[in-house]
Amino acid sequence: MAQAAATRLIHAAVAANPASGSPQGRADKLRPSYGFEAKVLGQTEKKSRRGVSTQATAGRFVRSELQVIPVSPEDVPKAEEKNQYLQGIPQLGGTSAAIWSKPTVRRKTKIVCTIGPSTDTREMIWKLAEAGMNVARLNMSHGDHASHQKVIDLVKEYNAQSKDNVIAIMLDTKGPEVRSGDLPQPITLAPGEEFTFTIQRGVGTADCVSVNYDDFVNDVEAGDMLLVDGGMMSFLVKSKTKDSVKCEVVDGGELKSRRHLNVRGKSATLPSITEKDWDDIKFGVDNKVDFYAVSFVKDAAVVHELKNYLKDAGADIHVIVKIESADSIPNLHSIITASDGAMVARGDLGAELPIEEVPILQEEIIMLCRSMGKAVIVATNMLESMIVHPTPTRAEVSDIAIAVREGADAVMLSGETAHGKFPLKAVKVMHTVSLRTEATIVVPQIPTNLGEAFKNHMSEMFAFHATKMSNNLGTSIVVFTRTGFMAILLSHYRPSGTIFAFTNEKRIQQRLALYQGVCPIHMEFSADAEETFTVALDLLQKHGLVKEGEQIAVVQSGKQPIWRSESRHNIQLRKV
Ligand SMILES: Nc1ncnc2c1ncn2[C@@H]1O[C@H](COP(=O)(O)OP(=O)(O)OP(=O)(O)O)[C@@H](O)[C@H]1O
Ligand SMILES: CC(=O)C(=O)O
Repeated sequence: MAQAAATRLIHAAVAANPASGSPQGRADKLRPSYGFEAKVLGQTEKKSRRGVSTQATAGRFVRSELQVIPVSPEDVPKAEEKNQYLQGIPQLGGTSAAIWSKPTVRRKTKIVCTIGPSTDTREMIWKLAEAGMNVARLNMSHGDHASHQKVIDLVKEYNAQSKDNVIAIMLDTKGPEVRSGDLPQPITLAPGEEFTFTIQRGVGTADCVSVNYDDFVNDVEAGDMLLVDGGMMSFLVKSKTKDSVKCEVVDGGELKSRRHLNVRGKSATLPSITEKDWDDIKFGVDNKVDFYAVSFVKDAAVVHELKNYLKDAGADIHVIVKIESADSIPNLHSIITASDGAMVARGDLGAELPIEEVPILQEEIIMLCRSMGKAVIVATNMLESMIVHPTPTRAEVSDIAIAVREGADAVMLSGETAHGKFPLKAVKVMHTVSLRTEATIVVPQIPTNLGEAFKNHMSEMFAFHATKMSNNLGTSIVVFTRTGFMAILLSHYRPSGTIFAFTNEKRIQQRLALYQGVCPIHMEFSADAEETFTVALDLLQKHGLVKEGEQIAVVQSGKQPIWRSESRHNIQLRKV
């Protein structure tokens, strides 16, 4: 019955407004009138108005009242109306013809690979890079500085010798993770059994284990649900003393050493950046990494603190906030505003919040980032089964396709490449699925309020019109950028063609590796702009990226354009 009502709702929305047949249109129609933090945290509509959803109303997130359309005989559309509507739906065959007439040759969605024991060798870094890795992620929850240093050096060595490919380095902080302690051997627990977590150090018996966080006892209450490894096991809190929490096993299994603990619906009252994180951040500064992925960010203050630290240290490192904490949801808008991008860290997000909220939040966070001109990464479990199997499940393939269609800049592999059996196959699957999905997106959706993020900015205007022009003419875009700004701006508009971003800064080239649709290329800029342009085109031709006779759109804008003519902003159409 509920399904029938929902189907009717979609049908009515599409029939009433053909434009609403687009994913964004459908989402706008179907989105309930209250903010998603209200859905997630059970807050009232009134309260949600003060939160993120309303702050984001500048364009994309304007809420319309959800109309419940009763399923009744009078409500059934007339036959010819129905036929008219059905004729409007493109046939499958027709779509594929359009898809293949202009295949996408370069993958636009970037791939982040976590480097671990399966991939931390020279041979594997090279193979991953050739298979399609764009960003190497170092998870500081594991390994030590020596092992991460080895990976950083290998990636830099790869970049130094590669002619046409570059890998960015992302350092992911451990954050205030709550973990169980060491056990002499795994404990098998069955539903209904009693088990205790204690803040006493060094306990590891058959019915009790230590927790590495002293306020654990203060943060949990009887009735809370405690999840191990994002839900692989779960425990209901029955009672607590001053140093222990007594639980009943709900979902049993094997409890191993140092497992990740979350309390459903609650964030630990710990600072987002711990002492260990500051040490790791300094390690990142010393090694000039490209991005920090900051774990368990709860508010914008921590992002400002990190940015100030980086400014004082003279470090040009971009900050990606990991959205994985229940407390971050009401502050999403300000957190993302303060950052350079966000990661939908679905592992912890789906443990702290009800799991069914994850896809909804994923779509909302992607939309929010895209409308605010920030990078966005979708992470965790994307090809989980490939940790042990050589082929993915169909659901995993669909998951990647959804992230690509929603417009993520990048999709991420975790255990698949860190400790999986088939790291290269996993990258290849991600590459193929992204490429195939991208080929079906004829004209990508531009968030309606993207312009708001850069109000009155001339470069914004040029990015918008260059995108329109290159989409209409079916060309790639060439941009010369010293800071990366213009290439990133263009990427947010998701032009159909590749953005060939030439930069004279190696660091900028590496950073641009994360951005959707950007092919970053390093070259020295000559004092003569025409010469720079000619060398750039030769390079593209030499690598088979453009063909003789092909048209390309050249965009020049930003503060330090290569053509220093009176008119600093222009879009040109040139023939190769
Ligand atoms: N640098 C590393 N050294 C050793 N093992 C690693 C490293 N990076 C990742 N791993 C292994 O790969 C697994 C998956 O990596 P991922 O980045 O998803 O870790 P995670 O999310 O912290 O997972 P967990 O909570 O299980 O630690 C980790 O649990 C760990 O076993
Ligand atoms: C990536 C990560 O930290 C998570 O999904 O929780």
